[in-house]
Amino acid sequence: MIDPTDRTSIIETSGLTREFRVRDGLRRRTVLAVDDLTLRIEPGEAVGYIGANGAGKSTTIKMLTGILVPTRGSVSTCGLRPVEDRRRLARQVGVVFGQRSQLWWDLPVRESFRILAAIHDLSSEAERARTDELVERLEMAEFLTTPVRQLSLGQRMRAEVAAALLHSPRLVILDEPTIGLDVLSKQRLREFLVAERRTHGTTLLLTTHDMGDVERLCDRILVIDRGRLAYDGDLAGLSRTVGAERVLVVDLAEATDDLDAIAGTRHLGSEGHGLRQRLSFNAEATTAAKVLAAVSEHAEVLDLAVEEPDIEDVVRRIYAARR
Ligand SMILES: Nc1ncnc2c1ncn2[C@@H]1O[C@H](COP(=O)(O)OP(=O)(O)OP(=O)(O)O)[C@@H](O)[C@H]1O
Repeated sequence: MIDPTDRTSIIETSGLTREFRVRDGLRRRTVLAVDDLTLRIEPGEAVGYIGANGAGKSTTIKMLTGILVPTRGSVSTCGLRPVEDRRRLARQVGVVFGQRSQLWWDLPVRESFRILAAIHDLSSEAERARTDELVERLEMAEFLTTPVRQLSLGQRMRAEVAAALLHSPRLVILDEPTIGLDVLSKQRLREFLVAERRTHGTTLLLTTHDMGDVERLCDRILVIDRGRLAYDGDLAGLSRTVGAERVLVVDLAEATDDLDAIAGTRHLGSEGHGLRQRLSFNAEATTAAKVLAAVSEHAEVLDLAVEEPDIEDVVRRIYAARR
């Protein structure tokens, strides 16, 4: 349970480093998965932990939760040493890994909750009150008696989140919580997390590739690049860092070479032999209409869409600025 008077940092790392020895052909080499990471996360913060594939996010989370031993440096989670105090820490942390389940597949959802409540030593009153709260907030009543294996992805994710939060942890770590969910399920889950934080002062740390998660859930963003912290600040600062970039997506009438020389734009990528191309542009310097006009000089445009920057692009730009 959360003690509002406890002001210890929820997460504190200093010089946290994790190396892996990997085989590279006949030779062995060292991969620096997390490199000298120093940060603090305070109670009640909602932090997005973002970076490209292989940047070091999972390795960090594993060290924060005591699954992996650091090579060097120190880490404290909820005031505890994650490896040595792993059992005590489990009472204070809830973890949701989108790809892994902590539910029993053949049992009805409700039974999984009962088992988890027993594991966490919840009194029957606490169990009932908390289960009721989660069932209502996550709209789970209709599938409480359904075996987990029969749930849709959106239902299962809600059940996973409820399972991880049943013991009212101070810190909730979510790894890609909305991946693969439809728009409505994403929205529900985000609303729930916002409410959970507001009501219980829960600290959230989430990895995501979804800009919507960051915008709606996080008031602080950490960007990790090759194991090192590349950005620590709010979303507005992040947008300033990368500029007010938007993306024009055009569907062209015929296969076209990469449109990489359109003034004021950057070519982000092509699909289907250039039938669909993505160009980013600075909204303060030009307009979508001008970019479209320039594209039309090269090819007939059948359809178009304008996107706000996505995280991959934001991360790419931050990385580019550091190299
Ligand atoms: N058990 C391991 N053995 C060897 N190398 C590893 C191991 N775990 C991670 N790595 C390497 O460490 C680096 C960081 O990996 P990590 O999984 O932490 O990245 P990530 O940011 O979580 O990526 P993703 O978004 O793909 O999950 C990568 O180069 C990865 O190959």
